[in-house]
Amino acid sequence: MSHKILVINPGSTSTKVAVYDGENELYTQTLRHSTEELNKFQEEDEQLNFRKQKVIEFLKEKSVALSDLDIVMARGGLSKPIESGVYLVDEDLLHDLKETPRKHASNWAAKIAFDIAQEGNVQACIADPVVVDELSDVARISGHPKFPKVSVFHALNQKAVARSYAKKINKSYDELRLIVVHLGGGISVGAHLLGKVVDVNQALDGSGPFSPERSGSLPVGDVIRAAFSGAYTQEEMISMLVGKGGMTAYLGTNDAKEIEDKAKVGEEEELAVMEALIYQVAKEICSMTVPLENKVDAILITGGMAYGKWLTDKITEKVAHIADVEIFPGEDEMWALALNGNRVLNNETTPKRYGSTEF
Ligand SMILES: Nc1ncnc2c1ncn2[C@@H]1O[C@H](COP(=O)(O)OP(=O)(O)OP(=O)(O)O)[C@@H](O)[C@H]1O
Ligand SMILES: CCCC(=O)O
Repeated sequence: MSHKILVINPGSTSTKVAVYDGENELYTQTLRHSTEELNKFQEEDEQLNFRKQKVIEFLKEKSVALSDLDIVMARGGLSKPIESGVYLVDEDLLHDLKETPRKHASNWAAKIAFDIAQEGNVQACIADPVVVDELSDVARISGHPKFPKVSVFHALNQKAVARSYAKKINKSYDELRLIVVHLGGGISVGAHLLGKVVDVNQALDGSGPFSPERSGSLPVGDVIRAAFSGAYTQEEMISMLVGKGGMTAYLGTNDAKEIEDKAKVGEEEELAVMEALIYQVAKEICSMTVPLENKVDAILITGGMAYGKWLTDKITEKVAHIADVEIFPGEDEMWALALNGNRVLNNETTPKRYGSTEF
């Protein structure tokens, strides 16, 4: 039976939107928003409405009526920690996404989906948001009870890639021990133990390798001293962690492809930063053998930077002694969301209620 699924995935500079018929993509587009366009908005709601309008225009262009839709699927944002799965977008979820102190474009996705779904008189859901939390108890203990480790990572893409790999080797995701590495604007390295991500770096503003635009783990004492020095506002300090950290801080660009191209031909600054990134990613991968008790079936590398063969070869050289390394370039978040929407429509899963999730 045919199911029309609208998928919405807002990022910092774009809104990805697609219409699927079941698992088959009918239309897809990355609606790019220039910095000037986005800087016009003073209030969060203004930007949200602007992006919603863009999605509605996309549907009109493709002659998809809201009444044609069977479900709207959105990328989840930085709500409270929840277990993996599909969640109905409801007032509780929308409330938390509006109030969250951690800013991220994915926080708008559920509201855009909810408004469009209401007009089409269908359900809106999110799946495997960035706050999926399956950490083991031991991984939560950070070193200070005031600052426990939290799970913020590319859960949707990591799980989709892990499941694709499992399918490819005719196994179930729940029987594998995998290290999944997402190399995107942010970098996350997760230990997937029998279907659960029991440890992962906090990929937004917490820990792990630096990335094209994030600083990853920093010497925290020095960061505190800088924060209280009077030289920086809170916003400036946060932007050093997310947005203007990592490669952007060292080289003034978040374009890892451009940096890799220069590193490959031996340009010194780019090579030094790339080598440090490779070193940090490889160290993080090695550290994830501990939660997997040294039994690793495979290491899977994904995300936009995984298109860079020079980079993935260098990482592979450093970790190939642990397990086979497989590369899944790019991300399949749109397809993963459509797949989850299709499972709901086929009654293979029932969306959970966010408010009833205990943590
Ligand atoms: N062919 C390529 N070779 C090397 N790097 C690439 C290539 N294509 C894209 N990248 C790099 O991948 C990075 C972006 O990755 P991706 O698209 O996964 O990030 P994002 O979706 O913006 O953020 P995130 O993945 O954290 O949600 C950029 O730094 C970009 O330069
Ligand atoms: C923090 C994980 C999500 C992202 O980088 O976009």
